Amino acid sequence: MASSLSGLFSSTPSLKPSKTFTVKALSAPRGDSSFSFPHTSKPTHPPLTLSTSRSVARDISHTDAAAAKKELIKDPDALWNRYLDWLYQQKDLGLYLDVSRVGFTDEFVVDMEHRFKAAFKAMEELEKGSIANPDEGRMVGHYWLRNSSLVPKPTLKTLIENTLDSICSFSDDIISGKIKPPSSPAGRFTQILSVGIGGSALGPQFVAEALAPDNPPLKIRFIDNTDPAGIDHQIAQLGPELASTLVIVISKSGGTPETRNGLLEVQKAFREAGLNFAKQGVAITQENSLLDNTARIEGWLARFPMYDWVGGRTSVMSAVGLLPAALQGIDIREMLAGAAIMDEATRTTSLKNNPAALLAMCWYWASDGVGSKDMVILPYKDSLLLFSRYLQQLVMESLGKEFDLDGNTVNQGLTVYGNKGSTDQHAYIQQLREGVHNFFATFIEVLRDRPRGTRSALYANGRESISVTIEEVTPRSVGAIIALYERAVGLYASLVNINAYHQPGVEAGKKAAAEVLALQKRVLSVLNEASCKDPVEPLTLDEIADRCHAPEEIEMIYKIIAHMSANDRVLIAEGSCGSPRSVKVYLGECNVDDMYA
Ligand SMILES: O=P(O)(O)OC[C@H]1O[C@H](O)[C@H](O)[C@@H](O)[C@@H]1O
Repeated sequence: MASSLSGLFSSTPSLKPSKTFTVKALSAPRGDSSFSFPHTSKPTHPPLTLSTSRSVARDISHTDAAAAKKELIKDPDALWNRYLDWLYQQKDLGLYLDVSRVGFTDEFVVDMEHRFKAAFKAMEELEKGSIANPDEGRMVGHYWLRNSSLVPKPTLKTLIENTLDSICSFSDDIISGKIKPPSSPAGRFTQILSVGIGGSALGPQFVAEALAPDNPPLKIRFIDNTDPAGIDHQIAQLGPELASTLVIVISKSGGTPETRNGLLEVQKAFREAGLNFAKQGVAITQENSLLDNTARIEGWLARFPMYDWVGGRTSVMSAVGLLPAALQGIDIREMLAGAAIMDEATRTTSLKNNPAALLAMCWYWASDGVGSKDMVILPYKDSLLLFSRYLQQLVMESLGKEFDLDGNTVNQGLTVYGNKGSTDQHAYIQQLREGVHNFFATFIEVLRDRPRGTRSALYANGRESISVTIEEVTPRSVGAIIALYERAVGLYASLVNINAYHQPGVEAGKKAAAEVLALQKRVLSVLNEASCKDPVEPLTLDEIADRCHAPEEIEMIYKIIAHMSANDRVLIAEGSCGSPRSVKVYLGECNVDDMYA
C-alpha cells in the first residue's frame, strides 16, 4: 500500500484533467495492466464539454461492461489481486472497504492527484474553522462534536462538553423516573414524539431504526411532515400514552413551517386531552430562535442547543440525534467514539489508507464527476434500512448544486436511492443487473450475517460496486459509517469544485412557500370583501387574480382555492373542477381572514 498520496503519485507524471471537465476515459485513458477494464489505446476524441460528456460516458460504459465481463472470466487472479491491493481495513472499528469492483485505472488515480491535494487542504481548513458556508457566514464544525479538542475557540469546547453532559443526565433522569410527566398513571415517560423535518428527523430516524433495543426505555415516533392525516395517526397511536409522552421538537432554525405546524397540532391534542404540554415539551434549537423563545416563555421542560456551525444534515451527533438516542437506551458516547475514530482515519492524505477519499474517488470515477450514474445503497441488514434515506439528504443536499465555486453553471449532484439488500434482490436487482446501466451500487454488509452473491452477479455484467463491511451494527459502527460518508461527501465536493455546506435551492423553495402563503392571504382578503357585499358577489378566477394584482399567478390561485375548498366548508367554489374558468368562488361567511392568518 502506498504510504502517502504524494508517494503514490510521485513515480508517474501528473495528467491533469482539462479545465472544462472531460470524461475520465478521455482525460485519463484506461490502460491498467493489472485490472479488468483494459483500454490500451488513447482515445482520439477532442476534449468534451460538460454538456456532451454524459452521452459519450454512456457509450464508454457499455464498452467497459463488455470488457470487464470478458476479463473477469479470463483472469480471476487479476481480480483477486486487485481486491487485495485496494482492500482497506480499519481494525479498531472492524470496518472494511472494498473498491476493487470499481474500474478506476492507475492513470485515473494519478490524474486525481491535484484534486485530492486541494480537497485535503480544504478539509483541513474546514476543521480549523474556516467559513465553509459563506452564504450563511458560518463555520462547519460537525467534526468537533466528537473531538472537542479540535474547536477553533475554547468556549466551544465547554459548550460541546456541557451539552453532552446535560443530555446524559437529563435522559438518565427521564429513564429512571426522576423527571416525571405531571399526570400519567405510568408515573414515568414511556414514549417520545419527535417533531422535526429534514436533518432534524432523518438522523434520529436512522439511529432509532439501526440501534434502538427491542424494548427501549422510551419508544420513539416521528412527525416529519405536514400531512394532517399522518400527524393524527401518530397522535392516535399514542392514545392514552400521550400523558406519558415526551415531545421533542427539533429545528435548527426554529422557524421551519412544517415543524411549527406539527408542534401546533400536538399542542392542540394536549389541550384536548387536558394535558399541560409545557411539562412534557423539549426543544432542540439555536439560541433565541422562534422555537427557543416559545419554549422559554412557555416554560417547557427542557431546552438543548443547536449550533450555527452544525448543518442540519450533519447534526445527528449533536443534541438532535444524541438526545433521542440516549432516551432509547443507545450508548451515545460509543456512537461519538466510532465517529471520532473514523474522523481520525479519514484525515490521512494517503489515498489508499483513507476510506472517505477512496469512496469519493470511486464516486468520481463511476459518475464521471458529473453525477452521470446514480448511487444505489443496498444495506444487507433490516436495521440499516433507513441508511439510504439518510444518505439521500446528506449526499443530494450537499452535492446537488447549480454553480461551482467559481460561479460556473454545473448542475452537479449524485442521486442516491436504495432500500435493503435481499429485499431489493426480489424487486429491482433485475434491472440493475441487466437493464439500463445508469448506477453503481454500494453494498453495506454486516459480517455477522450470510455472504451474498449479488456483488458478483452485478460485476459479471460490468456493473460497478463498492462494499462497506462492518462486523456488527453497534453504536460505534453506526457512528463510524455516518462519519465516513460525511467526510466522503466533503472530499467529493472539493473534487468537483462545489460547496457542500449550503443549500440555496432549499432556501429558494422556502421563499416560494412563503410567497404562496402571502398570496393565499391576499386571495382571502379579496374574497372576504366580495362576500361581505349584499348580495354576495361570487368571483371568477380571473377576477380574483386581477383584484390580487397577480394575473400571472392565476394557476397558483386556482390551486390555493381548490385546496381551501377541499379543507374548509367556509369557502364555496361552484362550477366544474375540470374547467377552472367556469368556477365562481365566495365565502360562506364574511370576515373570516383570521382563520388563515
Ligand atoms: O432544522 P430546521 O431548521 O427545522 O431545518 C430542517 C431542514 O430544512 C431544510 O430543508 C434544510 O435544507 C435542511 O437541511 C434542514 O435539515
